[in-house]
Amino acid sequence: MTFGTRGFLAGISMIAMLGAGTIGVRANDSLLKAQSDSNQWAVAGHDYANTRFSPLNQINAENAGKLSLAYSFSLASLRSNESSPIVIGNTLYVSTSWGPKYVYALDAATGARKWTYEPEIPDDVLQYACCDVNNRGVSYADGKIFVGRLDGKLTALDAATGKALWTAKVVDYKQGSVITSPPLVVRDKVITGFGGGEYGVRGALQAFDINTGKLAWQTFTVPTPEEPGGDTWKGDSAQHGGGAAWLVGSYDPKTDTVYWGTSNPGPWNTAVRSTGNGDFGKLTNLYTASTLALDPNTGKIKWHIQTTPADAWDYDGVNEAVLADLNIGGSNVPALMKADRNGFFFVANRETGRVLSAEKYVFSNWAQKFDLATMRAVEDPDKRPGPGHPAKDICPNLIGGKNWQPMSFNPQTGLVYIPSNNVCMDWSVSDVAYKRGVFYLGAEFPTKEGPGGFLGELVAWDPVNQKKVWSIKEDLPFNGGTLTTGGGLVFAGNIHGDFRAIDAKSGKMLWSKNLGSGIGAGPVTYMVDGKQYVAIVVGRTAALPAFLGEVGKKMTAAAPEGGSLFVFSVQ
Ligand SMILES: O=C(O)c1cc(C(=O)O)c2c(n1)C(=O)C(=O)c1cc(C(=O)O)[nH]c1-2
Repeated sequence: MTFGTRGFLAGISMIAMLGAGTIGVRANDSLLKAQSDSNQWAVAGHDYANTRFSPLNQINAENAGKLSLAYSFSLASLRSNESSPIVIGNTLYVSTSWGPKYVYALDAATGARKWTYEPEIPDDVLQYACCDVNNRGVSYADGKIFVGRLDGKLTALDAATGKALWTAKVVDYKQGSVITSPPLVVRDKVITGFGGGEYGVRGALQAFDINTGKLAWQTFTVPTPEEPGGDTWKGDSAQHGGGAAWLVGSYDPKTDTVYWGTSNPGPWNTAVRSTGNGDFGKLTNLYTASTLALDPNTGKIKWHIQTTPADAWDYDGVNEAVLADLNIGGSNVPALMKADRNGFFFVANRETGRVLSAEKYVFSNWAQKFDLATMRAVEDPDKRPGPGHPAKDICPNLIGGKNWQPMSFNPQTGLVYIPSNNVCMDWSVSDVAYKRGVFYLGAEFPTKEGPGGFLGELVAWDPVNQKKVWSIKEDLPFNGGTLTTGGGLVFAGNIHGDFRAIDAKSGKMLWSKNLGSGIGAGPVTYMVDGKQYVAIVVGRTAALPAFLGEVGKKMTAAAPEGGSLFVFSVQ
């Protein structure tokens, strides 16, 4: 059995290391150093590239059946617990869904508490969080921990003591903008987005000085009428146009580029912001439902890919961009991979913004295919709802082929592990007027079960050949994010609370344990004093089932709410 990972030099680690000086652009030295130590889990997505791949291999396909509990820790916070812990040295930092205890620092080997961060978060944040109160984790750099808060603030804490060092106001949460995802630290800047795609906010990304919390730049994801892209909106609809950057960003130190996705346009009724009849011409509502590449120094947008133009289905483009160098047709391609909510798996050249391939990774019928020449989906006009023409049996439904639950990429198997959904819907639009801080939708969207007798599927996807290699079907949607390791494993939970170790090559289930509440979060792994641990936060989605009718009722019946961290090892 091998314990070390020193020889590991797969493409992903190299992405983190490339920034260490050789190419000329420094990222954040402390964070790069933390990422290059494979015993740690330094970023919510493991690394700047969001791979969720750890080369650790002490726990592997031979001994996974012997996994047992090392410790558990109550987060003392119910509702949707979605946090990916990070581990720096021997300290594990984990956030909760909404407090009152918001962030804990624990001894990563024993679970003993080091400090707790308890800010005053007003109770009314619940009414401004479209999809429940939650937090997907914290970020680290320069001896500080950064947390984006439900009340629209960003706080820096002393990583050693938990003492608050500065707090910056990012956004007024009362417009319907909570912060639910960790920020991205690049050099001296802490970059964050905020939510509100369902409340008609105008989305933005903002960078704050790492030492003072002072605003360094702000980039709106939806232009004014005078700016480039401003003519892609009907009238002055862009001012409530959504495009919220509510999920996580990625970063490539080699080209010094940040990648971030944007949410659906507001409102859901396309007639307000486009032509509403399918022949939307130029009215595509830039830069919503898109992937943006930005300069971290200035926030300037370098390029964009709009995967769902004039979105009519709530197909946010926020899902995480996973960066890896792929061998495509004999060439080493700097790729960006995204399992889009709209059901297409996109592989793009992350330096040029050109889509190289896009195939359906779930059953999807709103578009026949994605045309690489026009960089646009070829839609089925019957599936585009608008005034006077409701649409039926559209797949995927609004939670998407994949939602926020993170996928992972294993450079050893070459596969991506996607927690996918198989749910469809009907859709009809209705009149809607903007009112600050309330839902700005204008649509009905009854849920239907997807074909095939299953509603969720863990899909192992070959991104080069764009095809499914193996899968595990689930009776319900909205299952947990994935972790993959150098031990040849995939770890993932489901909404029943079953936490599994799976053979990364074959899909064979090697170990399963029910943890008492549904799992949405992505697991993480780390090593302390020569022992590898796997950590998972449990606590099923609390409010999302309300969007999903009978399917939602089954989801709430599957497991009670919860809020705990479980940590496993092989004894
Ligand atoms: O447009 C937005 O601002 C926004 C924010 C969030 C969020 O911050 O959690 C979600 C969504 N949209 C969304 O569309 C969605 O399906 C969703 C699911 C969840 C969750 O925590 O389970 N959040 C969100």
